Amino acid sequence: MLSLIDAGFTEAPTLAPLSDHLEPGELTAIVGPNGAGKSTLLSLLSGYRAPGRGSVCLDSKPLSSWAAVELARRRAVVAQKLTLGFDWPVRELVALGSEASPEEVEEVLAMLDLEVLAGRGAQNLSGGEAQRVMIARALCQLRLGRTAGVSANSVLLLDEPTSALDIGQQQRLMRLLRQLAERQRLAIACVLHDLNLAARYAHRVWLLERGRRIAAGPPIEVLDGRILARVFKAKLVTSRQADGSPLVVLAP
Ligand SMILES: Nc1ncnc2c1ncn2[C@@H]1O[C@H](COP(=O)(O)OP(=O)(O)OP(=O)(O)O)[C@@H](O)[C@H]1O
Repeated sequence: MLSLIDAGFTEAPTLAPLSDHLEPGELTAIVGPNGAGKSTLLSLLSGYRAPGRGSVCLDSKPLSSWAAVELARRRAVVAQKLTLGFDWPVRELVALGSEASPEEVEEVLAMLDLEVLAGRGAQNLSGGEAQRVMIARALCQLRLGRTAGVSANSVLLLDEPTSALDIGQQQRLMRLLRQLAERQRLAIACVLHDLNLAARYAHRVWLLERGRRIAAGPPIEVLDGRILARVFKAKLVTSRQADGSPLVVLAP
């Protein structure tokens, strides 16, 4: 389990101290306006920045105490952009540095609709294709191919993974993430700008405002129209979908 214990940053970009954890089996959406601190919080959860106060622990052990190889087996991070120094073929790039078998790599490629791109160089992919390649890399890193089954209680952290995806790919990805969380006991945290994706697919939502988490809970509690209108300074209309999840649209 990944836990924040009174953890935050005292130097810019600051983050007010927070105690909570990412629950195995759950997808947590991190939402909030531009500059609210979502990526900053992800850098805290991932261990990319050491907390200025408190601690971040995976299975009760501070992230900084984990050996790099062990941590890589348990925690993967998907950044916003794919940066490449070399034009790797997609299949090789996805498998790079992972312990996944060739069969698991093929499964992961299929999970992200990447089979037809597997032999292509990754440097000239479209934005949405490159985004799916980055996610596939993280799934291989954690060995989340359907036949692997070695990923229990791993942690997957994603920064705006749907930002370049078309609506169909968004749906497939969010369904996949929720399924992975539930079936493989994965703890997933995912920065999202689309509140309706958070409403439909997340088990929990963390709402950030000006470097502070101001609400956390099930989507139906956190995605309250009046709170969202104030935090995002937007005119919104909120209603309920057939399954009871909130629906947030812009008012005319
Ligand atoms: N290295 C830094 N030094 C100082 N301030 C920073 C630094 N990096 C980010 N910030 C500031 O910290 C705040 C939070 O940034 P962060 O990237 O976490 O926001 P965000 O919620 O992810 O925003 P967005 O939705 O625009 O991606 C912003 O005001 C940003 O300008």
